[in-house]
Amino acid sequence: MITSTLEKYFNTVDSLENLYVERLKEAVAIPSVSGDAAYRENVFKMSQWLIELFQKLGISYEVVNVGTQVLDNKTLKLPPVLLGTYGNDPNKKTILVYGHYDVQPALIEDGWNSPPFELVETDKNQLIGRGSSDDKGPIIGWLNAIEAHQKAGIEFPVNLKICFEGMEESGSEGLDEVICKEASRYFKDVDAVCISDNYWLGVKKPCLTYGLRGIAYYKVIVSGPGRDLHSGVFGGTVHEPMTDLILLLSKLVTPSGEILIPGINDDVAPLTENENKTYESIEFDLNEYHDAIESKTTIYDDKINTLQHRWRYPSLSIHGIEGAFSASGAKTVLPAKVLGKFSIRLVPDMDPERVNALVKKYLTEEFSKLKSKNSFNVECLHGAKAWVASPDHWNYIAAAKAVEMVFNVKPDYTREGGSIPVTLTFQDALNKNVLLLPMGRGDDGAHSTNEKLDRSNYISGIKLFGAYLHEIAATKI
Ligand SMILES: C[C@H](N)C(=O)N[C@@H](Cc1c[nH]cn1)C(=O)O
Ligand SMILES: [Zn+2]
Ligand SMILES: [Zn+2]
Repeated sequence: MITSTLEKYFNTVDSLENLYVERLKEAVAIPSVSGDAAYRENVFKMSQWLIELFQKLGISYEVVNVGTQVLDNKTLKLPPVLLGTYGNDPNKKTILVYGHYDVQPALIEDGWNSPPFELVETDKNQLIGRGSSDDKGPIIGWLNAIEAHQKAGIEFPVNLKICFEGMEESGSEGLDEVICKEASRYFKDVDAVCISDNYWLGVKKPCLTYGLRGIAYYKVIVSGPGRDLHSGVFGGTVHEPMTDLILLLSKLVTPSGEILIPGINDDVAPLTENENKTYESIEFDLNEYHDAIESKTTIYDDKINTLQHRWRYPSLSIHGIEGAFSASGAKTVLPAKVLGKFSIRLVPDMDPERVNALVKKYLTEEFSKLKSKNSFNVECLHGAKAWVASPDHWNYIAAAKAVEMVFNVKPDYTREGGSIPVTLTFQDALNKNVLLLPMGRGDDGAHSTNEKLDRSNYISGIKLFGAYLHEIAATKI
């Protein structure tokens, strides 16, 4: 039942809608790309933008410096982890919310219909811009929920702890150490954790998510000549790094998704009959899925295989090649050094260390079969295990009630193919339940071109966050 307090909160959120969209627009305009050294100052600018909002809303905070990293041969300062506290009432529960203020790279020439760092609204009320859904809309959503309580004159129902990082899209460097160090101090009173950094399964029905795949991300370098060469003058006489690399990459996975690294599936948790049954009741429309990928190029033509290969089996994706000629035109260069990137999504019970050993052994053997005089190296850039939580916990029950209040429907319970490495760290280091409460839809195009967040999801999401916190407060534990 919606209480008069919540009704007042919902009405206030509605009245502030345009302010919230303007706020998201400001945030999207800061290109806080963590994976590119040239953008690093913008990631810091984004942290400053959030700090100013913390100050405006009366959130007390600590800015945690997490050291440096080497990226593109430059030593760079890592963006800070922002820890915030709103409320400190011993009679209230304490909920920790996590999100990230960095984004994936985006260039208009990738195929965007509008400049990626300008939030534009379409005639279908979709807010298009990099980070709108992943993850600026959701993190600003939590702050908007605080503001709506203040403007409505409603007491905030819980103590809120905030943890926002600026390196999630690049392996969350430095974050695990902060969490482990702060587990008995900053996070001491946390009762449960809530993360909004994923998406509904489809486009109509909200969901609660209790599992994520992990990741192991690799770079493979092949180098030979001391500099790029003329392929007419030298082609046919030298071992070409690009030829070696393409052959190596082609040995990783088949076009139908089978990973070719021996032993890789050995630790995958077997599918039980009970688990298999859980997929039957999930609402999932393959046509909607085709709409989201803007093609019908799915490997499987049925719901169960598609969901299982997204959630509970590993996958290997090849992402790109640095150093390869990629511009238009017919340049006849022979690149001297190329760097291939691929990642493996990990599932229970795969271990990133064991996966690393298998990948390195296999690629080293495959490279030696090439009989090339080039040099070869493979390195894991970051790794994280898969995460699965208990959806029977009161944290999920409160969220399910909140979903019903805002959307008039019971949520689906889903797992997700993407990775949020910190989820497992929170679960293990704080020993608390972790819930994923998505704001955006399955067709938002996170990491892709024309990433969007529907205006209605943004505003309903802010309502959902507030309703969830009120339900948490009403829960007897
Ligand atoms: C699900 C989350 N919003 C996300 O996009 N996570 C990234 C994390 C990552 C790991 N390495 C690089 N990025 C993902 O799943 O790709
Ligand atoms: Zn992402
Ligand atoms: Zn994200």
